[in-house]
Amino acid sequence: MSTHTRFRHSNIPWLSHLAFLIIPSFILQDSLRTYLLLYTLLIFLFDTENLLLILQDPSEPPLIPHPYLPFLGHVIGMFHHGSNYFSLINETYNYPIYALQTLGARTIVVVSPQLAAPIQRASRNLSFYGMILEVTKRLVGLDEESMRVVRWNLDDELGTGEGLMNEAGHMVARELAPGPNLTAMSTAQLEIFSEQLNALIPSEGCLETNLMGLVKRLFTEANALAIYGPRNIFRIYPELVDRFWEYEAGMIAVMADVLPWVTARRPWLARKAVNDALQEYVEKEYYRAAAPMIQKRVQINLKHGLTPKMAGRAELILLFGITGNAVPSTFWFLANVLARPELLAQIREETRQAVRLEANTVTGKEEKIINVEILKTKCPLLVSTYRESLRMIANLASVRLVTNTHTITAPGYPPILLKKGSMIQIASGVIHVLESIWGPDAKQFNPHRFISTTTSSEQFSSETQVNSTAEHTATQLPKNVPSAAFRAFGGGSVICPGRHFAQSEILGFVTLFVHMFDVRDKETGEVIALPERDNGRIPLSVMKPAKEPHVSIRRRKGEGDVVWQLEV
Ligand code: HEM
Repeated sequence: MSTHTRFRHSNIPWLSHLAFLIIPSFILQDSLRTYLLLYTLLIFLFDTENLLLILQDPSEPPLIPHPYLPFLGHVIGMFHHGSNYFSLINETYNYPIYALQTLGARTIVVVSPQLAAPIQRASRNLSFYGMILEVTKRLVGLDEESMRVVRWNLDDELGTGEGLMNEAGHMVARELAPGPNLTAMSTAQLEIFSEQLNALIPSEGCLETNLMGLVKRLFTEANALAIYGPRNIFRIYPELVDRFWEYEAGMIAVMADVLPWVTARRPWLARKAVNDALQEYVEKEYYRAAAPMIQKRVQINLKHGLTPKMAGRAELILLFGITGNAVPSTFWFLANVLARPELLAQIREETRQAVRLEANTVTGKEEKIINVEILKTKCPLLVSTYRESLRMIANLASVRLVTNTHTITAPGYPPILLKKGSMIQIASGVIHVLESIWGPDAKQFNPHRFISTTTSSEQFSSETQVNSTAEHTATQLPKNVPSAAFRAFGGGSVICPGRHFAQSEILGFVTLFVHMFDVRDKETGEVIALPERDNGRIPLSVMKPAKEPHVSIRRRKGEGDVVWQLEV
């Protein structure tokens, strides 16, 4: 369609604008004329986004003008509706890719997995770090000097692989890839979970608690001990566990950076307390007793010129990476199982094959040992429920910055032009419930969705080594679902390097929990109700519950004296 035709067919009321422009010239009274001209200008301003739509290159993603508030309308919409905003837009327009105009920039929203695939692929023109660096800086409070170090050769534009981000990123990916260091971290983590849960409730006792709060505490303490070592900040200052999560709950307000010490005082003080302890952790070299990944990370940061204070703060990012998504993911996985008695019974039954009975040679007591490798390879319902839980709650918008104008191509689509300076968001929350991809029950929780007799290996091939001889196997993706459609761990050039660790710890924890305990709603004594998702909040990447269930937890009958262990 030519620009002229688009002008004529646009939603802009050209005739009335023209009339309003001409009428003032017939009016003699100066003040009324000025008033009418201003009025016309103002009215016209409301059509600027429609005008931008007309002036677009036809191969650009179509701009969706805000119906009544240009430049600000979509920003307000995102804040007001949180992660639900893209779903609301999608319900009206159902475009595979579109653009929203915001104050200083244009946001391109991708809701087609076929288009997400070429966008998330590594490219010199599409930068991940260019987009998140400012967020990272505000998240942990890095100073300008450190940011200069961080920005140097950020996207390996020199092609030398040098620079802090390249070196640290590759090292973390290597340490978290399957191998002896990952096994050591997972072994430590699972041993700590066993100790924590064995000590949680005496055989005849009952623990009344907030389920999310419990998962937060157990994971934060266990992750910190397994990865950051015996001198981690939460061991030395146990009160920091609550402060860490207090910051997490209020970090958006701190990152808005409008006098945060006044407007977001509690989370701002909480971050200060955590950062001070992390600074001490680096200054006193407590990291030397941590897992090799942390030792190397701190040393790389110091080597590139970060001060101990800033190297401490940099660890706050990784703490979020390690616990920020794993905690809510574990909570939802647990809640999905506990709220469905039939599924709970099936999972207990299926995972019994991973439990081995042994008498402890020292105490003579009976021990039950759960092998996590067996959970991963021989318990398809467990693995499928885990992945389905992630599908339902992972809402990350994978971001990229267009650093040079770039054209993408994908089967079934004409070439799409992405203009320099645009920000891209791949809307996982929308993609995860597309009926065209996942089938008519896309919005429902189906714990069997990831069970198949065949396997697809595209995206997470090394995450689970499925047993191909079993009748049913857990599959990475249901049949005909493209790999870029399951986005819980991101994808392409930025895929979560911690996904192997996360799978072991979460499958192990949930299996141990359901074998050891019976969980009831604290008020009613009945099966817990599955909470609603809090769609109004913008999450790190995983949705939070609108209300955190309060539960009473008891040892299962006949299991009171048994000591449980988890092994890799
Ligand atoms: C179920 C739990 C988890 C989920 C859903 C998850 C999800 C993600 C996602 C979506 C990203 C990509 C971010 C983006 O594209 O913006 C990411 C990055 C990352 N994750 Fe995870 N993650 C989980 C657990 C973990 C764990 C346990 C660790 C560490 C042990 C970890 C370490 C990291 C790191 C270091 C990055 C940054 C990668 C980079 O900058 O290239 N994650 N995670």
